[in-house]
Amino acid sequence: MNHVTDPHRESPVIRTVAMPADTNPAGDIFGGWLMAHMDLAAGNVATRRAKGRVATVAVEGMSFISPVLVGDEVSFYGDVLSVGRSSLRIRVEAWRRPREEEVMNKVTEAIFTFVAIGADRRPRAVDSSSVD
Ligand SMILES: CC(=O)SCCNC(=O)CCNC(=O)[C@H](O)C(C)(C)COP(=O)(O)OP(=O)(O)OC[C@H]1O[C@@H](n2cnc3c(N)ncnc32)[C@H](O)[C@@H]1OP(=O)(O)O
Repeated sequence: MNHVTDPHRESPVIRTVAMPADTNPAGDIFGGWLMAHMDLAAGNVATRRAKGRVATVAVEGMSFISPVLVGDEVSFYGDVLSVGRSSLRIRVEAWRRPREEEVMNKVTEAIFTFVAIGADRRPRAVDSSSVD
């Protein structure tokens, strides 16, 4: 379902407004802007779960479903899908809401994999007993 008034009951990890500086030459919001925000949102969820530093190691299934327009409110939601020894898979969805409307549309989704790393930048184990 890509058109709803309230896609998630939980709060978004990031909510922002798409600005003219974020556009591509055609005037729509640049895909890289969305990807950067998705990485930020997923990284925030992963860092919280891993209780420390994480590095993005892979992105799966990035799809752009519909365009984001200047002035849209864009909300980024993130959930922990799975936790390995040192890796975490985070599902991220971005939803847009035209600033004068109530209906939201899903615009992108992807799964980000992070690795928990220590001060030496090498993988460290994530505490598997923590509740997500
Ligand atoms: C280049 C950039 O700036 S990209 C943006 C920022 N990201 C980075 O800088 C990360 C760059 N990458 C790295 O530094 C290294 O790949 C590290 C430290 C993250 C991982 O080092 P590796 O030697 O690959 O670690 P290792 O082989 O032990 O794997 C660690 C975990 O990552 C997982 N992993 C590694 N590569 C991938 C991958 N491409 N996709 C999914 N999972 C992966 C492994 O399955 C393992 O999971 P587990 O511990 O839960 O079983």
